[in-house]
Amino acid sequence: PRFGEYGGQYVPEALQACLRELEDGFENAIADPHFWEEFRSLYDYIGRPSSLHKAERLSEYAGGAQIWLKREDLNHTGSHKINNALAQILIARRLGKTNVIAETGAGQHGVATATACAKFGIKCTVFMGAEDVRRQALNVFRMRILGANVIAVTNGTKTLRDATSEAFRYWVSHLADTHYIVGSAIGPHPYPTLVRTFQSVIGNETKEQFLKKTGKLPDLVVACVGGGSNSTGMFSPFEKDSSVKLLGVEAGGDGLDTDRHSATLTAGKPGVFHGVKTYVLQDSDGQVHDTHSVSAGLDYPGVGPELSAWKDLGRVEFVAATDAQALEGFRLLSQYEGIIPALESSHAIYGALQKAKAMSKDQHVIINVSGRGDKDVQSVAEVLPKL
Ligand SMILES: Cc1ncc(COP(=O)(O)O)c(/C=N/[C@H](C(=O)O)[C@@H](O)C(C)C)c1O
Repeated sequence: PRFGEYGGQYVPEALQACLRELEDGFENAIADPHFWEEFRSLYDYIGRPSSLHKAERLSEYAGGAQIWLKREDLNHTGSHKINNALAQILIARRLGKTNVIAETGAGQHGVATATACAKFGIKCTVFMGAEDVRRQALNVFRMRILGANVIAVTNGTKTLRDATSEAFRYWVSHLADTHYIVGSAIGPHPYPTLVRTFQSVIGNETKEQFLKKTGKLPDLVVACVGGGSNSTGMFSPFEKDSSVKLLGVEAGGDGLDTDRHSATLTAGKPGVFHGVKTYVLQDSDGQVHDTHSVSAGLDYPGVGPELSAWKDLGRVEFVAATDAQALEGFRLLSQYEGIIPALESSHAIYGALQKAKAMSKDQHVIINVSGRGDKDVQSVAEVLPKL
């Protein structure tokens, strides 16, 4: 359960038995061909495999490497979150759980969980910071229409970290009948491994599709980093391919020279947060920072332990894109490729473009478009004149 010095289970005794039950359930499931058959039987529902295609005009604009897009935004519910939510619902059913809870920030994970629960007829409660309820209202409507009970969390900064703390608090007193579908590669073991395993469908498909289209491996693969699920899912299948460079793009918010950002790997340091040892944005006496990002999905002071290990190993490069740079990425993909990306994914677009410009025309960059931007058009419209 350790990624180098990172990972582990820093949780109260009460939670350890439940995590052990989940670990057994997870290990049994991934060793069971019937589990994978059942997961694959959902591909038509999700819309897998998601497409991988060239971004012709964006590549011309960059004037360097060929840019390719992995379209996780085309999945049912509009992001990669559905992959993990459906896989965890199958695990919850194998464990006999009748109640599911989840945390959400951008609301994509909440919608994915509510969708999975509606599909399988399981009671669903989603914890969401009151500030995020306000700024991702479209997704709150969707969760409620899908039959989920959305609880607005009003303590702290009223964002994802408070929703996650509230979800853990609820879970500890409902362990017998409840499964907590954690939305990212964060939290105590086995969650980082479990979520990365199920999101690896992204990287496995990408590798197969790219090899089929070009007969070779890409030079660079790029993903945005919030908790780390779309990035570990895209990167993990390439981890051993040393010729493939990996770039994680975090939320630089108002700039790394301010305290209003969420660039945990770029500006944080090792600590313990939400039950796991990983990089954390914290001050000198370990107080976890409040964070900011234009994208709710990246607005989180922690990050997955596997990414922390890859950072220390130097296997993945991490950079930060500011709010303004992410909005530029949002505009460029919309106006050069006719694809409106989620603000989270827009960070990866910007980061990839900076690299592509400096690469040669016979090189290839793949960007994971983790989600679509419908949920963000309202907040972007406010700043559109400046775009
Ligand atoms: C479209 C989209 N792209 C990327 C992310 C970042 O999450 P990771 O892929 O887990 O780093 C997100 C994160 N969304 C979560 C949510 O919708 O609740 C997030 O806010 C939390 C689960 C961490 C997202 O919605």
